[in-house]
Amino acid sequence: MAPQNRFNHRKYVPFAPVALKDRTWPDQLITRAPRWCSVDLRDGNQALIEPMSVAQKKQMFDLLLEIGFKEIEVGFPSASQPDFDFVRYLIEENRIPDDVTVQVLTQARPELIARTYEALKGVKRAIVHVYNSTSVVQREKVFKMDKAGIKAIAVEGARLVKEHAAQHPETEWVFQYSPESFTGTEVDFAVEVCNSVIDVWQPNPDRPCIINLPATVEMATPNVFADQIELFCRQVKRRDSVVISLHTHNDRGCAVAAAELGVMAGADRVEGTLLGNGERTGNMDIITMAMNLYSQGIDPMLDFSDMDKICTVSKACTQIDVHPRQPYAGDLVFTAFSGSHQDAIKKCLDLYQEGDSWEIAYLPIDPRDLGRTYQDVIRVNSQSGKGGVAYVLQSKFGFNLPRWLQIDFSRVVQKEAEVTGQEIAADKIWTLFQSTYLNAHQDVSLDNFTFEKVGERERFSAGLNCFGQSLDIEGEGDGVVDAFVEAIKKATNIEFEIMEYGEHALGQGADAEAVTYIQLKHGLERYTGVAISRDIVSSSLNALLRAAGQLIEEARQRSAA
Ligand SMILES: CC(=O)SCCNC(=O)CCNC(=O)[C@H](O)C(C)(C)COP(=O)(O)OP(=O)(O)OC[C@H]1O[C@@H](n2cnc3c(N)ncnc32)[C@H](O)[C@@H]1OP(=O)(O)O
Ligand SMILES: CC(C)C(=O)C(=O)O
Repeated sequence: MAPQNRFNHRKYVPFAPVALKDRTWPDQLITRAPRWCSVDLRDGNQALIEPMSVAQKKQMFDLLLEIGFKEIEVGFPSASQPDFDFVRYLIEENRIPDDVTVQVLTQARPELIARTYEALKGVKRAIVHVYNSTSVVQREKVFKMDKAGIKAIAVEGARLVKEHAAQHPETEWVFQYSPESFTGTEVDFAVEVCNSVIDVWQPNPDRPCIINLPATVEMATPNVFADQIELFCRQVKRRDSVVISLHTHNDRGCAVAAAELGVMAGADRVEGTLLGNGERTGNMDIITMAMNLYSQGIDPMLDFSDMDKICTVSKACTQIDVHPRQPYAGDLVFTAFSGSHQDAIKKCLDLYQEGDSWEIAYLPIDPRDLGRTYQDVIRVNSQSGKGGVAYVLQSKFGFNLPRWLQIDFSRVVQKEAEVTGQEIAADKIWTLFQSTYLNAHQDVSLDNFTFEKVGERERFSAGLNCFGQSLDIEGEGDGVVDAFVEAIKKATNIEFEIMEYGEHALGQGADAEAVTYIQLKHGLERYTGVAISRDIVSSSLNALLRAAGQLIEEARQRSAA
């Protein structure tokens, strides 16, 4: 007998291709934002372990207004008292701005439609969204009806929606119909049902209706969805009086891609949620789709500039954490740990000037646009390189390390990262920098020093404290550092030369200090010194002393051995 394979792909049937050979959507470009509709308070809410309380719904609604949504599905008022109460609160407390339209969902069932209109009494403008499933599986297994039966539910629902609306002429009504499970429905049948609904509603260009095509379950690759949308748009009647809306879910992880391709295929409007909260793997994440447009230089017509607040409110309302890798919103999405990424980011940011177009390797958008900073763009662990360490010292502590010192110090940090196996936080990098350079080798110091000009040359003299001994030293050279080097060489009898030298101001203004980086060469060995001082001469001399101190110490140890 053949072995049983528990992981049995044969039980799944491939999605049948859509018959559309002359598709045009692949050549289309998205050049402006679609109409957005947030369904956080409905589809997002119905997917939560604990649905939002009225207080949480208020908080979420206020956030959606701040972001700039003009269409918001606020609930399913016939489904539960909190949803009903929330709709009443919005209307009675006059919480709906004039330029915002609330939307509510109902099944195509008479008692639910009636209750929906009860909830909406007194609203200035509202979208009534009615749906029923049209897919093959729902027809055959859930509703156990033929196509005519399913179409009849839709038509009767549409009729009732229109009839109730007529009883409240004080409200500006917009009607929306969804052939739920559109992705599992034959396109021609979806068109047939929607055209029947359109026949009932009789929209015109001044009073269009909305036909919302949901990928209730994402069943195929996004290009197949785009084919379905293009085909539907070609066949639906009164296209100029119908707003084609999309509502994609993320079962295959492509909800955003499907919505983007669907817009290329002709859709005008997109429904989704913040951070993709929603049934199963979620709804289409509006933040991602909008920010994708933004990154292409298109105004998304939504404002995500306070991303931290959006994440905080969203978490408070949904009790769901934001994944650190969530596009645009996660804590780590602008952070590079790996060395070559850090190197490239640092080089690009060093060249970037305010007003330039954004072309920074590994950073698709400027984190500051979302209210984030550059502070955490680079974080350091054992995967990191010199560029990352240098970036942290530069951005957090103002040290602009020369390349040779970046290489030298990154070895120190790498060793620490490998030993601990952990991230090396900025403060730890600073401590390591201090102990390795700034506070190291202080057994050699100067008491007083003087320089005097001797013709074109400088003469240096000072008292040198060297491992407990006091020496008077002096030397002459072409400049002050040169004269000091000569003085040390004479006093210690050790030969060395300066291989690297760098200096810069730390901070700005009268209080600015100077930092000097020096590397000495003795034989094949290199010795590094870094020092900070109020004046550049002192910082140069001290940096040299730190480096020379190591050399002197090694010489002492050799002669003691
Ligand atoms: C893909 C989506 O997200 S669609 C939205 C789904 N959201 C929700 O369901 C959240 C809120 N819903 C609810 O709280 C409940 O479903 C309620 C209160 C609205 C209704 O509850 P119930 O009356 O118990 O009915 P239930 O939702 O289980 O629906 C099943 C019945 O309605 C019928 N039905 C389901 N959807 C629809 C529809 N859109 N239009 C018409 N009839 C429908 C089913 O065929 C079934 O009929 P049967 O009882 O004769 O077998
Ligand atoms: C009601 C419809 C639009 C829906 O939520 C879905 O199909 O996912």
